[in-house]
Amino acid sequence: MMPNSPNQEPSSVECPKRFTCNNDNTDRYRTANGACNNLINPSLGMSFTPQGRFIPPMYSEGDAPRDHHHMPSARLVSNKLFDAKNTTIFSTIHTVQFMAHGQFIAHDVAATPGEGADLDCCEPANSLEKDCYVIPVPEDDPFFKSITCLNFVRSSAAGKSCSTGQREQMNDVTSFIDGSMVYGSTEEQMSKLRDTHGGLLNMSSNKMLPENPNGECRNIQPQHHCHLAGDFRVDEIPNLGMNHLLLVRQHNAIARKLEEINPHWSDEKVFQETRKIIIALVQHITYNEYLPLMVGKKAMNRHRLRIRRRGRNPFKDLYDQELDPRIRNSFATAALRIGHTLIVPSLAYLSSDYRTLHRENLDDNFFSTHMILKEDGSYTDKIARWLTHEQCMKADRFFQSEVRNKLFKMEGTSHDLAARNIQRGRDHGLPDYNSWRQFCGLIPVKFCDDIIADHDKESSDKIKELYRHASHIDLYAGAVSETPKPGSLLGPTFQCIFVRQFQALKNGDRHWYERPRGKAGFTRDQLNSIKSMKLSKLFCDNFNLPKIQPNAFLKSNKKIPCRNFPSLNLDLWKDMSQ
Ligand code: HEM
Ligand SMILES: [Ca+2]
Repeated sequence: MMPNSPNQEPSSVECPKRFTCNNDNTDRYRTANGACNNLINPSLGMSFTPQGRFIPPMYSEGDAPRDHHHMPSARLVSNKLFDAKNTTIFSTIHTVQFMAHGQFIAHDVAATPGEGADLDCCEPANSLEKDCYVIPVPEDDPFFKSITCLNFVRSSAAGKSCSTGQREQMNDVTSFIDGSMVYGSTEEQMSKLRDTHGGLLNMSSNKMLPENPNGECRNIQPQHHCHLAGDFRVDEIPNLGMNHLLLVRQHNAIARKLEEINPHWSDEKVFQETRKIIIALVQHITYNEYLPLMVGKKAMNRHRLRIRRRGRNPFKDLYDQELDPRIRNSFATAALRIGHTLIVPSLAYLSSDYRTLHRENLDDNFFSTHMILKEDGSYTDKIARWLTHEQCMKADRFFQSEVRNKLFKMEGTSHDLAARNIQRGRDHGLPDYNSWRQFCGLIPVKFCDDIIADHDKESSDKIKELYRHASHIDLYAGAVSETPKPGSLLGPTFQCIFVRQFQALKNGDRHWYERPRGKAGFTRDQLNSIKSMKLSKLFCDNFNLPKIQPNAFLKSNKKIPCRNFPSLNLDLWKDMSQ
């Protein structure tokens, strides 16, 4: 079953009716489903509503995928442009955790549903199904020798009650960076994850994620199980499950301390205060440590995305209730998927002196929890060392074969993640690459130029070979192959989409963690303490890593003892009101 198109929803999905918000309930804490964050339009950013768009979609006819005659098959694009050809070039700078955090955040902000998880569109009997949109395999394909078709089912269309006329895709999770992958995107999901005491989240024995009897994983050994988390994709790959585990452990550690210093607080109060701190940490780590590496410090400054420093006035209020906080289609379906080029071909357990104890192929770990659950979870420390010590792949246009040829190989025919990204863009009617360049104020690329703008000679030649017209180029293909801007991993087109999306997620979030106290925020000292936290410190506190580099995303940093990192000062949450 494709994990990112899992739902049993009908293929056209209806939206919730308009409703009014009860401010008393939404001022201090976020709702589970993101409703009432924006008080003018309370459903903006809420789960199970349509994704937004920066520019209108470009479908073929009606709502058929953007597909011109003679458009190259998405698999052909993948073969020509994304094939690493048995080379494995690692980043010299970034750790595996840098890749892993991107996926974790992706699952906080986007989950595009598709019907027909079990529909096999390559089966001739199904070829006329309206949501089928298979990927043709070229005859001389270097990997898929005996098949001519890769299965692909279109994302569900938003129903009439929520669409603007054009076909739109839904987002099943809250758009906000609000830890919804940890806490769920509905009240119902959230309550299933909670213990009813002390503000805790459920865990299984040995501080592991709770069991999910209906989860999407394959159990390799009888003693292993699927995990229950706020997001159904938790078991897709162990690096993701590890990030879930990190935050659930952190939640419970904070909740225990808050309960200890505030014994009069109810379960609900401890839970919500802890959740608020965890969300602040996720926002802080993402904007303070992750984004500067992805987007580049210069662009962060230019677009006012930088976090204000700790000090006398750590607050920053750029909230704009007119700003649409929703996830944009082009961001979820193209720009953030740049992270797929960082995916590593293998996973490892590392000893406390960082020797490799055991290594496994990535493709043997799709939907499997066996590496995480080995010996009742006691090997998670060894995976945490792998995440923070080894490098991810270099940020270039190349995909490792483990995801470009062998994605979800246990499903029979495997899939190609790069081809899926291209096909998904067409399915969603994402306008062509040049339309995006225009939107971003960049000159459109021209095929009469020797080398097309913002590309090197090789990628320029490949693009020209693949597409008949410059106006046909897929956004993903054109933008991933751009030369990155200095200090950034992104070329100008994805950088433009990233900064706009991350501005919306920051300045369009009424509960943004840097907003002044009022009813909603933190005190100055609390905020300063949150801002002193690093992701490395969370790894120190929740896994056995005596040393770690100051920035968990950077390989190049020297490791320092965990005791050198400041701790979150939870005494600042002592409540004198009773
Ligand atoms: C670690 C291994 C990973 C695997 C196996 C994986 C797999 C997938 C798959 C199968 C899809 C759906 C493809 C489609 O049918 O459209 C997807 C979507 C996506 N992926 Fe990944 N991915 C991984 C890592 C990442 C990383 C590192 C990032 C970002 C830094 C990322 C960002 C996204 C985004 C934004 C989507 C779209 C989500 C949605 O709208 O539902 N993924 N991924
Ligand atoms: Ca969210």
